[in-house]
Amino acid sequence: MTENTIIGIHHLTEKSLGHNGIVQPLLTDLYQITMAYAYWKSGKTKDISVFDLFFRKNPFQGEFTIFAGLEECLKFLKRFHYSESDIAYLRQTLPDTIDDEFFDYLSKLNTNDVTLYAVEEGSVVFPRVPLIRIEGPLIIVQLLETTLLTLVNYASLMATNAARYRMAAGDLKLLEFGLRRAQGPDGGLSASKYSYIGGFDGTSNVLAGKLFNIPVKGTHAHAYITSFTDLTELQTCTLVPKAGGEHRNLSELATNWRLKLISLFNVVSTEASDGELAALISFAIAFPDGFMALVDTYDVKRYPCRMTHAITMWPVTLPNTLSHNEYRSGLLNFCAVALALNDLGYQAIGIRIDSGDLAYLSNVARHFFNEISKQYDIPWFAELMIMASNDINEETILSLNDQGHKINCFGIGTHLVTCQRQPALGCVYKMVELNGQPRIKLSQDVGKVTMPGRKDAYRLYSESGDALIDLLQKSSEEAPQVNHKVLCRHPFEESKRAYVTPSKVKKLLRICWKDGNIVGPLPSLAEIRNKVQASLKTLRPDIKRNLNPTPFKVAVSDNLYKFLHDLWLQNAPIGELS
Ligand SMILES: Nc1ncnc2c1ncn2[C@@H]1O[C@H](COP(=O)(O)OP(=O)(O)OP(=O)(O)O)[C@@H](O)[C@H]1O
Ligand SMILES: O=P(O)(O)OC[C@H]1O[C@H](OP(=O)(O)OP(=O)(O)O)[C@H](O)[C@@H]1O
Ligand SMILES: O=C(O)c1cccnc1
Ligand SMILES: [Mg+2]
Repeated sequence: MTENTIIGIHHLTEKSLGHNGIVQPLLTDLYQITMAYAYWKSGKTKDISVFDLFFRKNPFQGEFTIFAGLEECLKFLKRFHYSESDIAYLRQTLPDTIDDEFFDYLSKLNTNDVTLYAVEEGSVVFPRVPLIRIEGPLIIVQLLETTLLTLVNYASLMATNAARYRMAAGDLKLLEFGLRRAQGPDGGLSASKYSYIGGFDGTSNVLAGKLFNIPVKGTHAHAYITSFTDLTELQTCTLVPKAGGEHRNLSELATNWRLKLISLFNVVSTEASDGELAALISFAIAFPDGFMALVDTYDVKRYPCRMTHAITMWPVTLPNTLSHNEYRSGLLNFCAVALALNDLGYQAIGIRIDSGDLAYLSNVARHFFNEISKQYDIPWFAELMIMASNDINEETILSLNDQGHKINCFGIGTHLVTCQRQPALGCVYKMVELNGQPRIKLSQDVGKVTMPGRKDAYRLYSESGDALIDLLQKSSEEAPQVNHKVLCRHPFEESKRAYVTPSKVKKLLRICWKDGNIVGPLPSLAEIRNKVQASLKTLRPDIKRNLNPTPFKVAVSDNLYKFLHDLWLQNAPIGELS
């Protein structure tokens, strides 16, 4: 038995439950409960259903999606129970005509008779492949719809968005800074969790750090810089050297370094802000081993040319002095404090740039770090981190890559957490079988016709390990075999079919919930995060590219094709011309 299978509902803690106390049976649409009553009233309590949860179109004009949210779904099943106050609320809210016994029935409902199969969390998934197949009494399985969808849709959208940023940023560090801009507190927490799964390295969200064990990271805000106006405001000026010994005056050291740098880089001394220097000194005294500085507070004119020109003009000739209006205050003050810290044996971390032309400014900053590194023989100075923030999105990162930049880390908020490019994933939850009989939902739009029956999904791989195709079959069919040719058909276009001889076959839907328990140990967040990258590696680059990616093929077996089309004909009414 796994840890999860032995925890009783009353012993589930905030952490083991997942982050979300509000995820409970009433977090649903009213129509699920009214349908439950009508099902109950019409004697459908013994009906057994199969539902598929899937989406029809990949988000962000891409051709892949990352499946996430499964752990929260399973934890929801674990604690699914209508409390006394839930029942009291429903009693007062539903019409008076509702039979009283229905409320007794509801109060005893649990998910013990439900079985859930799902794709592994963190896997790459494609349209029409069931991410979750759920079986059990119709009423209860229906009652789960909305909550499961809300748990999967945003989680998967967010993980996919983050994975796309990760692909754009390559090996650079990515930090999620979105809590202040997220869709409310729960949106913020989910964004931190699922952006980590998607490949971010950390978050500024402290509660997310505590709940999910995600690394928490951060710098400081402009307010910290503007809270100082002068060096005389510094109440503490001294710092003990890293190796120990007497306190040294960091303020004096930094001021002296600034004078040296002013002459080295030919800057007009009056342009450097003393308030900013004081702020940086005080921050360095507070965090001598973690000194990171926001450098754009007092440098207001920062473009060497309009940004649009910078894109085509880069690389431009770098200045030898700081007289080009770049960082005459921030970069200078940062370097002065970093050099003073170095005198005491500490190594600064780097800078954050939060405005202006990020490509250009990062190149300028790196240039000066290199110069100082050479001039004073401090190798690590050339490696200082340059973090960029300010309304960054996937396109900005790709454009910065084209231009050439020296950024090591992006801090990303608004566009990441709000999924600005596509604010929702369209997962749906459709009945595919009732009491052993297939169900189909027809639509004018062929893409919206559901795949009837209890199905399994397989991913077929080439010899090199690339994913070739996903194949849906009726569950009653034998699984495709390695090195055996299998006919894969387009679900709706008769002439589109191909033989595939897989070198590896993976059954995508695995049992996750049975007899009231989570089956098997749940993977850790770090394992899910690794899974995302491993799963993405199996996709050909053209499927992952940003512009006009190639669609990944999702096929049906010959058997399922015939089953689907026969059922379609049986269910489609024949019109009459008059
Ligand atoms: N080199 C670049 N290439 C493409 N986009 C960039 C580049 N540098 C910055 N950006 C993006 O351009 C936008 C700049 O925003 P904006 O014009 O508001 O400038 P700003 O520096 O924030 O100005 P202000 O400080 O006056 O608000 C941001 O979204 C930023 O991420
Ligand atoms: O730009 P985002 O991707 O959302 O990243 C987070 C932003 O939040 C912070 O400042 P805030 O935006 O609150 O103020 P500012 O724009 O004045 O810096 C930070 O300086 C970033 O700019
Ligand atoms: O730590 C930071 O630099 C940070 C945190 C939140 C938002 N913007 C920046
Ligand atoms: Mg901002």
